[in-house]
Amino acid sequence: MTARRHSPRPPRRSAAARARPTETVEVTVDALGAHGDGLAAHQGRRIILPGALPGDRVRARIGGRGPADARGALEAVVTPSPDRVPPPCPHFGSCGGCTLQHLAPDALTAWKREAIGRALGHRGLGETPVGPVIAIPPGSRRRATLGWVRTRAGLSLGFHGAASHRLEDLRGCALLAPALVALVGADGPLRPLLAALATPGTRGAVIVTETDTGLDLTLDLPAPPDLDGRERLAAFAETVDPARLGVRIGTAWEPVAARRPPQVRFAGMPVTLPPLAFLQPSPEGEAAITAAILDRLPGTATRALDLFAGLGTFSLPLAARGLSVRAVDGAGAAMAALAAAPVPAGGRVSAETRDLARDPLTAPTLADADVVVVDPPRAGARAQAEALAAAGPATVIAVSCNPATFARDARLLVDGGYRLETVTPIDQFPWSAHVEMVAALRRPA
Ligand SMILES: C[S@@+](CC[C@H](N)C(=O)[O-])C[C@H]1O[C@@H](n2cnc3c(N)ncnc32)[C@H](O)[C@@H]1O
Repeated sequence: MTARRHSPRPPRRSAAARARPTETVEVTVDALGAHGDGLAAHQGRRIILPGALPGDRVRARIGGRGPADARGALEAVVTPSPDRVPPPCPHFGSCGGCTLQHLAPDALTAWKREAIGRALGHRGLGETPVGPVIAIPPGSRRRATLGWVRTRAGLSLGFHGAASHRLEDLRGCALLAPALVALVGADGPLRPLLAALATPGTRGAVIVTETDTGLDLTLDLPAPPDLDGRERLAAFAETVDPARLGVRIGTAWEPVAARRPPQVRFAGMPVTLPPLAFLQPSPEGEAAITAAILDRLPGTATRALDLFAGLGTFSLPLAARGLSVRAVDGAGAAMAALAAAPVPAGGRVSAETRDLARDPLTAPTLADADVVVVDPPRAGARAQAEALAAAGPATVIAVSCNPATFARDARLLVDGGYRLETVTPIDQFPWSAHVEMVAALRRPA
């Protein structure tokens, strides 16, 4: 019997050992990626460099496993981009709230405009005109979700660090409206409250909206407050006087203090916010989007569908133009709030709760309208766009906060016979990679 000879097998190497060793390289950044990270080419690979800007010559540590894109860590800016500016906020770099404060404002808005053009180009709609960016100033953000962590050393309250679970303890914030900074900043009354309510080792969130009648505040707590905690919450409500204060434990929300209905006005009509309702992040952004929609309204329109309507942000201004509006949204509480709101004289609004992803509106409902406004979440409105492509009315006005899904859904409508008109970008997310856009799609007569 001959012994089988085995060629010696190389020892198994761990995934980490199989990865390329990290190395320090010097590269020139040539673009910003969709999330606002610098992009550079190195030995046939795309290197993703958070914090780097187009035009920067940088030294970076890179690793990775092969020809695919590699994420690198910026070590030094050797020669800065002409568009590099000093970031205005001391938290820049460690706070995930703003990732592009070091890019000159004009360069940032130009990049957002180009990003919309690129997304359209990917869908064969690159000829579409993209108008100038309407820039909403910082310091106007009326709605925010912040995290808190209680350790033995004390309480941290702020936004999560860029691409990490670490919490940046905010002492101030250039993005938030003054009333929110006063609440959550270094000397804000929320810190002592949370420090007293939370035991070391716990964490949670704060969801705050500045409404027209005061702050609407929800505290995400790990456990129901005890008697002492409830007394502290009541004392906080007395002193700070929010319109409403609630706590959420898991998914259960309960009111602690309801001092006034938290309300916002659309076309002058007050709507009472349900807890944790969606609201456009700034009043200025909301006004710019509403104006862009009304500018695109056909003069002859009398019947509108407002899909993904939220609290009626656009339904009520459309009604104020004398239209009869059918508002549809998946959030039942938002639809109930809109149904309970007064309607401008001369208009009509009905509100319907419906999941437009599973059960989009179809013919003949779509064809009965003169205009459809559609403002979906970031994932877009694929199913509804398919239905509109098949049976939509003469005008669809699309609002979106995601160029990629906007372009995908616009393509569906264009394939259904619509023509995509000029896109208006609205930058209501200063210092971030996000941008909002509005455009009309019309069926040629
Ligand atoms: C970007 S917000 C726009 C809300 C409103 N147009 C505004 O400007 O305030 C998107 C809205 O889509 C709703 N929504 C999300 N998924 C949905 C679905 N599958 N069906 C219907 N509505 C949905 C949300 O409740 C939210 O109100």
